[in-house]
Amino acid sequence: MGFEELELGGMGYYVGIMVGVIMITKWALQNVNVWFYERNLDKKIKASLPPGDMGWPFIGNMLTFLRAYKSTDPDSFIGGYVQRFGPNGVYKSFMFGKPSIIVTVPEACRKAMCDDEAFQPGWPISTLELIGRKSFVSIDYEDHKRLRKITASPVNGHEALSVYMRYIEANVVETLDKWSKMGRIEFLTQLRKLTFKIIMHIFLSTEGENVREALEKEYTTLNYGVRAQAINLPGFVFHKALKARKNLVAILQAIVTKRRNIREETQGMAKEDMLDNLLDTRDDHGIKLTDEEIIDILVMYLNAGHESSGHVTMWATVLLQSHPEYFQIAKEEQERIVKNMPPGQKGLTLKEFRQMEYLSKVIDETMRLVTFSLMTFREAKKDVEVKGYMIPKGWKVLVWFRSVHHSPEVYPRPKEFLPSRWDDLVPKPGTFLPFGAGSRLCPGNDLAKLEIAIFLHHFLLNYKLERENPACPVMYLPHSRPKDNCVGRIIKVSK
Ligand code: HEM
Repeated sequence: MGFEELELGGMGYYVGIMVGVIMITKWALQNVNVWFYERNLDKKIKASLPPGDMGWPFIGNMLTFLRAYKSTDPDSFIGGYVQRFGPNGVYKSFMFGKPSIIVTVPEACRKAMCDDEAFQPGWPISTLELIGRKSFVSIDYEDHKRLRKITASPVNGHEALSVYMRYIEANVVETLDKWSKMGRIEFLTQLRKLTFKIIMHIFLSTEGENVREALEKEYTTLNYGVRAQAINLPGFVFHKALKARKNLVAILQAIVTKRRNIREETQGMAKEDMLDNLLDTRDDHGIKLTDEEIIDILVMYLNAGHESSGHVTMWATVLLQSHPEYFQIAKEEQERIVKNMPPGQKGLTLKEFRQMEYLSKVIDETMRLVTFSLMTFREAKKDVEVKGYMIPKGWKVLVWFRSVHHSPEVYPRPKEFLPSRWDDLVPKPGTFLPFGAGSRLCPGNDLAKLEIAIFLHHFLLNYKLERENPACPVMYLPHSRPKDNCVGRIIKVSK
């Protein structure tokens, strides 16, 4: 054996040791979360935890999640769990700084959304700080029930919708005409302005354009932070979002103070909008809501009420425009509806809205395919069994709507836009959750569908969208949107 061989043999020995050390360190690090969060669990619960992995200390599985959702294949994140741990749809993980169970199948999602005895909202601290600790994301069960009762029917009730319809339609008609004269626009940005105007009308009807624009600008920044890592350091998205919240609260506080004073000076004045409702509300003991409570409810409703509708309207328009055969069917339906309207009737009513059967399928299919809220957060209030596995008390549950909506077992050819799949489809419980389910079901679901339908009605009859970059890549966080916010032109078509 020569000198070099001896040296090489020695090096190989050290490399072997180093590889061994790295492997053991990696294994140990990957088990830190498991050891830390499972060590105090009851033996039986520990043995019945679902399969999965809890990633690295502190960050858990966040890097894998972010890598997938910032790539062109977001579904590779859940795909990874399915590949490694099977298709059971219940997986152990560590997300947003907490031990979490991801549920991806209808039965488990439904249980987490509908069983209020076992589950409560479990949003990350970043969301609580941005949307507000007195908003629906963190108040207790009884307060939530009371405030929902006060706010839901003025938003979604039949009577309210028939009143809002006129405002929505007038604004849609005016706005589409304006856009067609503007040339190149960011379609999504403009739609968000339109849906924000509508939700402002319902909540803060008396505020002018300047206030609206100031609020809308802050919301754009706030939203980027809602599903970001809660790192409050200059330059980070969450830090900017916190600043936006501070500005929003300051603007809303000024509005609430002014309105409270006006209502106190003019007792008995009729209620104009939701803010008046909130100011007059008293609980069972006659106590009014505090400014902080009112402001957090406003922050939440104004946000939830425009982002989602704006995005879904954009996707429905884009998907129709890129499927001329469905565009034509939808357009013909709207032409028939207009033709059958009683002579002299100006504008749509709920009767015409209910006749939009094909359009309703287009909207449902858009919401399924796009899944605006890719998932939501719950927390186990007690040790609870789901699909044969145990979820320990205090652990988060991530209800992965996107996986349910993209499951080939539930929706054959799930990645395709097929409005006709809804022809004979009555979704089984837990299989169609665009608006969630249970006591937290979206209180703006009917309003949202109405807004989207009115927009599409006028768009289909009179306009087309020409995108500048039809193949523009899609961003999936915080919500699916084309990277360029759908730059293009709205073009009036001659009849
Ligand atoms: C297409 C449009 C919309 C979509 C896809 C959507 C989706 C959702 C989903 C999935 C939830 C349930 C979240 C959970 O359970 O954790 C929710 C809740 C909520 N949505 Fe919507 N939404 C839309 C429009 C609206 C509108 C127009 C409003 C306001 C008028 C609104 C206000 C709310 C509020 C306040 C909640 C919280 C409800 C609670 O915790 O009780 N949403 N939405």
